[in-house]
Amino acid sequence: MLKDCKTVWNNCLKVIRENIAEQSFKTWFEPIVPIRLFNNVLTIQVPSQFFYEWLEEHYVHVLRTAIDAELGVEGRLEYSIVIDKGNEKNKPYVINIPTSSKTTANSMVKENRYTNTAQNEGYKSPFELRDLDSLHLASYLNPHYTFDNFIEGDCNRLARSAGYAVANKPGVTSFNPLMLYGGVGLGKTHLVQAIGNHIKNTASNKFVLYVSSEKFTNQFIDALKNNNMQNFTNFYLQVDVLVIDDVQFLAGKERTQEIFFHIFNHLHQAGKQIIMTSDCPPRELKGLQDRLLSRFKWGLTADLQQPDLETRIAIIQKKLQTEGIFIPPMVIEYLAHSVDTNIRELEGVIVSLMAQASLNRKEIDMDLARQTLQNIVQHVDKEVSIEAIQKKVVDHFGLSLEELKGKSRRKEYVIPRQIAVYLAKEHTEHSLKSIGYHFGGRDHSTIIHAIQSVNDMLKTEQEVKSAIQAIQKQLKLKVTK
Ligand SMILES: Nc1ncnc2c1ncn2[C@@H]1O[C@H](COP(=O)(O)OP(=O)(O)OP(=O)(O)O)[C@@H](O)[C@H]1O
Repeated sequence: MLKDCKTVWNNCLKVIRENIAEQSFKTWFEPIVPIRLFNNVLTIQVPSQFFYEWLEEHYVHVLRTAIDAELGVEGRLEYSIVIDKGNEKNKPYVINIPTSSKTTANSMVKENRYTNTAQNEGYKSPFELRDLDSLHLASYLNPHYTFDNFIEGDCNRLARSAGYAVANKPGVTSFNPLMLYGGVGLGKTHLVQAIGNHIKNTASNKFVLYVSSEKFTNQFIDALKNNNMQNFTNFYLQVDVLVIDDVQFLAGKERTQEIFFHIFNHLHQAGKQIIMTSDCPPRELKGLQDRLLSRFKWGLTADLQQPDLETRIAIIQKKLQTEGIFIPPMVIEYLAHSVDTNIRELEGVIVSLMAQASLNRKEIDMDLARQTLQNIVQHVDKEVSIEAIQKKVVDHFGLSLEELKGKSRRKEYVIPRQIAVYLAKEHTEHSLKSIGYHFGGRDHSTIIHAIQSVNDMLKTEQEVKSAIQAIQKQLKLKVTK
């Protein structure tokens, strides 16, 4: 049966969705419209040049994988870029994945798939390229993850420096295995891939293999099903540097743990480097055999923690510099203050912001940043924002925002200012530092003083108490008794 472009693209979207974050999917793939399928070439329409470039920079692998799965390796992707939104005129921008100079998806994936084996030339391998490919054993490193673009801070210093030592002397330091752990989106994959890339670039004779535990498990199950166990094990025993991501995923999978134990022992004894990541420290890994856990502790275990404000600012700056995009410092600080959960979320916000700016042809300023944050960061939605508090306070007292945030020490400004600070502390999750930032850059001792003053006034000044209660009611907040 002949496939139509919509069906093919919908199937591609399924593959893509599984491989990227939900927010990125919404931002970058939902706006795409499939418009043609002819001679195994799928044409998709994208809203702007920037959009196309972003897809090319960031999603070329996943696009290629999806096209491979749907149209086979001969399949091609072509972009049609909308150049005049008003007239809906399209300029067919022909980007043929395998041949475009920039869009090297096909060749890149192939190169990457085979790099490991190619590096082993001269090394007696029992496998041919096609064996690896048909077994789907070879994984690849993402070359974008490097030490250069990994920002160092107190939150990751030990992990980074141990990683760097291992990258320079794989298998030689006592950091074997190197186990990095930490919460979601804090840079574990980035760091271990940076180690892998560094080794690949500096010691090209080493066979570096990056694999997620999930993929390892699936490969193992496939090998069992297809009677390929010998090939599976032999393949892993050839590795010089094994990077295995998210080992918590092995929990409860007894047989996978057994084969991994065997591979681990063999590699370790042969002086090969093992690098692992997990979402918690080894002692808290449930469902893993004790003998594996004790081996995980042989080398060095280091954690990655939530980055502090300065590190978050540096990460945003680096990201923008890489993309060649300018955002006013105030907006950078605002974003770093507002998104303090993890770095992936922070990156998601920046990407959405850039997309919004590009799609709507707007400058990235505070207003756009606020709007974008309101739409995508849940906790901003759940609680009242400092801006909303400030707005209600100035309305209540008949002041301007500048007067509220300004330096004047006149009583008619100071008391409303202190009340607004108090409400921000009571009803938002912002830190004292962050509140200070929203009130004209005041330091945290000034904020503590303001809160203390309001607490004192609440006991004696009925007028202040009534004002606070009225503002709380208007904002539908819990009222202070
Ligand atoms: N210190 C850092 N400097 C620059 N970018 C960072 C840093 N830490 C994390 N990132 C970026 O944040 C994003 C999320 O990081 P990564 O995927 O490595 O997290 P993770 O800890 O492996 O998360 P998960 O547990 O969900 O797999 C990546 O795009 C990564 O490049």
